[in-house]
Amino acid sequence: MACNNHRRLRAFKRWMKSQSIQHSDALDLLIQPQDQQLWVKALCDIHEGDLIATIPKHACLTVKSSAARRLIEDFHLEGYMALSVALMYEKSLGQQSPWFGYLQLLPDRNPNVPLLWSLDEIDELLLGTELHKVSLHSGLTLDPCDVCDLRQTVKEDKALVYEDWKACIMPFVESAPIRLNPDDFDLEQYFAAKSLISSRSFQIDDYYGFGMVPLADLFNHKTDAEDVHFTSVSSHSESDTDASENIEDPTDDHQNGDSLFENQNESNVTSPEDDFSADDTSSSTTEILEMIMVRDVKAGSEVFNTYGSMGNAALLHRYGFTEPDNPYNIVNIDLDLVLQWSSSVFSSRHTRSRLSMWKRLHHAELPGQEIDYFEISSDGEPEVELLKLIFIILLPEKAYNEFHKSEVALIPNKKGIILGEISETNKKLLLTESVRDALLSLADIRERCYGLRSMEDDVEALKACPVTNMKLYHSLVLRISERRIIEKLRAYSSATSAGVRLLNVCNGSTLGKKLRKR
Ligand SMILES: C[S@@+](CC[C@H](N)C(=O)[O-])C[C@H]1O[C@@H](n2cnc3c(N)ncnc32)[C@H](O)[C@@H]1O
Repeated sequence: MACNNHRRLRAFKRWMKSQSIQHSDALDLLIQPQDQQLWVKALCDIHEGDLIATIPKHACLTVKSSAARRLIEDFHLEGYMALSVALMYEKSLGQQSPWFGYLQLLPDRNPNVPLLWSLDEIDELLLGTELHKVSLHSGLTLDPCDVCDLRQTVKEDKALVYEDWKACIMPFVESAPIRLNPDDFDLEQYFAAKSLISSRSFQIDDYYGFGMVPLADLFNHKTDAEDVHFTSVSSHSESDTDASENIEDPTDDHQNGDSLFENQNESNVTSPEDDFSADDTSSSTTEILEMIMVRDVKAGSEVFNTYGSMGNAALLHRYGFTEPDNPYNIVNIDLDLVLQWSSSVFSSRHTRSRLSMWKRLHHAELPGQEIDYFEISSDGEPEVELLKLIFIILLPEKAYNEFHKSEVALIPNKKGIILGEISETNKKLLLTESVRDALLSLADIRERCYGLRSMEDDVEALKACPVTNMKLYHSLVLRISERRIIEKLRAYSSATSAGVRLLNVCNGSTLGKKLRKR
């Protein structure tokens, strides 16, 4: 297998030459012996500003460049579906495809992308994480029978991919004016293509849309510490206005900070001839992608790209891996969980009226923006809207009635707070003792989503995890990174803050004592 992979890599290098894809002699393309993953190494010191590769755009596998373009456009397929068909079509051509030398290097699928996991694996490995959300029905009771609207992100993805295949890909194959082998476009092939596209496709430009970019897709990702940037050197000048329509992705997943190619003015970039001694077989400079170093890299080190600023849930979802210390990790607390907590303390009526007051306030500030979850940042800070909602829920009846009339709420030092004037910068004003207690309760409720295995169990399991079990490894990293944020939320909620007098909003009692339902 290792020997085969080396042969494939050599064939890919020959293919790159045939396509005028060039890279500097300072780069080596290698295969990791442990997992057969490809990576890019610096053979000598490389410096910021060095142009290290050029890729003609026509060498990228896109809908526009594929031989299936007409079929795809005539059938009005767009976005991911269109690119998946282009990829499956080119694969089905075998050696006849102009991309054979590239496709033979790629794995058949990316098995670490959760879209390809079994339902049991999803339930077992992702339980409680942002990729396995279970949100309660918006009803306000706690009866488990009311849990009727389960939203489970990856499972939902799987169902949607199946529906797309049945509704669009199957009819496409059946009605194509040329004979297509249904086996090349079956459900399994479609899932495989989706996993490759999700983890290897990049935005190219308005004309080509997004697609598979040979060579560029061999660079691994490092958050906030990338060595190389991609530049799309100018675009087609014709009025191909239909091009951008084709790249629109119904799930909008592709807009998520992963535009690796910065559109730059041609005059801003170094000419490829400046850096390459190889024969100049490249096409017009208006038609190439350039890879330019953005920092120095020492000989022997890996050269990293960045796929964008994403937390571990997004990285695992799209690319099938996580990072141990990712500063973009977040945990969300669903609105339904807040309502669940409120209903366990107050009557349903109370919760409903406080919720609608918060919504009114929120819509007045940000019209048309619905919130159904609240973000807890990587350092455990809840977003201000969560604090406002909790604050409103906890206002004693008298203060609430006042607030209803004047939109001014009194805090214990008798100063008035205008909630509309509280923002992320001064949100600590809302951190009364009761609000802190409520945050602790919410941390407990969110933590229970992870099931019976404790954080310590997860940490032990990660230590014992075999390096080959990537699904287990990355799901444990995700669980642990999320649970660490919940720990930080607890610390944030427990910390006493100078200048904020503790508020006893509950008429002499604290929320530690369970309140009677009204
Ligand atoms: C665009 S490809 C990068 C090249 C890839 N290593 C290969 O063998 O072709 C993206 C895939 O590489 C792997 N990858 C990239 N960066 C990684 C990282 N920092 N840690 C682990 N895997 C990574 C993941 O499997 C991801 O889906």
